[in-house]
Amino acid sequence: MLADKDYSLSFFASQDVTIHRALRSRVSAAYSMTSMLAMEPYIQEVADKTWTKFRAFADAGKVIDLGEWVPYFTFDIIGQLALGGEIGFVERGEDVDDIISSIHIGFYIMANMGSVPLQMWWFNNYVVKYLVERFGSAKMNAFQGFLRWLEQRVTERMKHGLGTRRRDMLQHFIEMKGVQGQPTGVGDVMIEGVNILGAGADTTSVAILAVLGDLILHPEIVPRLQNEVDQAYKDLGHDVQQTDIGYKEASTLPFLAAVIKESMRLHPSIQYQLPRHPAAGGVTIGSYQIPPTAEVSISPRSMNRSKEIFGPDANEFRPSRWQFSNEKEEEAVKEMSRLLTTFGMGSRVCVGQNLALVEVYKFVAQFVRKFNMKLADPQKLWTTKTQWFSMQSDFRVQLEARR
Ligand code: HEM
Repeated sequence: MLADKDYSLSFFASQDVTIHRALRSRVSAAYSMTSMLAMEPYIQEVADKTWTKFRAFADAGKVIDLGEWVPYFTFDIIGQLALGGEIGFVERGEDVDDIISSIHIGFYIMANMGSVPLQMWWFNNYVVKYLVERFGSAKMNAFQGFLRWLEQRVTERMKHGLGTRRRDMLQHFIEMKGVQGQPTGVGDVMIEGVNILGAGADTTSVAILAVLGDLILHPEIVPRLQNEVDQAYKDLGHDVQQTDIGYKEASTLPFLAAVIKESMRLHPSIQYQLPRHPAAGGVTIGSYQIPPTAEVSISPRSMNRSKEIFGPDANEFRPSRWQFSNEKEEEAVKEMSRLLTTFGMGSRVCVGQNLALVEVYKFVAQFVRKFNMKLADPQKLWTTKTQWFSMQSDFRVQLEARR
């Protein structure tokens, strides 16, 4: 039986299989596709603001860094759904209160501390905390300010309820129950929101940027993609200035789906190892006996580029590998999809993949409908830095509005 203290953990951090299952199951409805589609208008609000900004940049001929702007979009969406409202990155066109940079500093520290013995002792040590607070940079401490802001927001919502706002993930977290059926506290609700901010914003922006990067590297596919999307707008009677294509419509476009899947295969957002322990009794792989105490892991990047699974051209960008014209090809595509590791696998598979896909499909379809882009420096696409997530930065482009 789980104790109360188990629930103050998040499922993201829990290693015990039973605790993880219990903690994950109480939030899984919030991540379902039904829940995402009900919240789609919140996502569209952020998209609309982004397109207004992009249109102004295009009209002014201004070079922008997509490595900054796409994260503003995905971080604001997490704010909209899980933190009670957007944080204002898109509106202000900046990393508000250094929230994004402070998360990246956290990733850097965690990526490097991951193999240090007694790592949590270092994190929770009062002397270390004092030294960071006293002598650390403003960015290192920015997250503490964000947590105080979030606590205030969550407390307000718990006191005053949803009001006229449509149900969101934050509300779900507030209504979830503790182990004895008791209401959950502010801390439990905050942990769920912070998890999503850490796990769901950068990952999704990496995926969107991966697709945009491939469109730049393979300009020959852009007209085909734009034709498909334009036709979908026409069929649906959408006027580009009035209403935009939704996830349900965008996800039925075969070429768009193939491009997105292929870009996310070649550049999975998480590229470091996904660690596991073998089941009780261990496992035998080939001539190796692996005991249950051993840590085994696989990197989505290496798995996604396996020639055994994806064929001899596994390292090439070829969206057509996801398309099929007969039953045999369809089976082969199903098998590749089953082994695609972009979102992980098994009981720890990404819980947020529905939200991620809604965001990626909407962003890419609406972006190619509205804009053309070219690199500011034709010789340079971006710089990537991998610390568990493989993030692109310095992706400087000039936009041109499609009339
Ligand atoms: C394209 C975007 C995304 C990618 C590529 C991605 C990828 C992953 C991967 C590889 C894992 C580890 C799975 C494993 O160990 O097998 C994971 C776990 C997780 N992801 Fe995502 N993710 C994305 C977006 C999101 C979003 C939008 C959210 C939140 C709304 C989210 C929340 C989580 C959480 C909470 C976990 C931990 C699940 C658990 O331990 O049970 N992710 N994700």
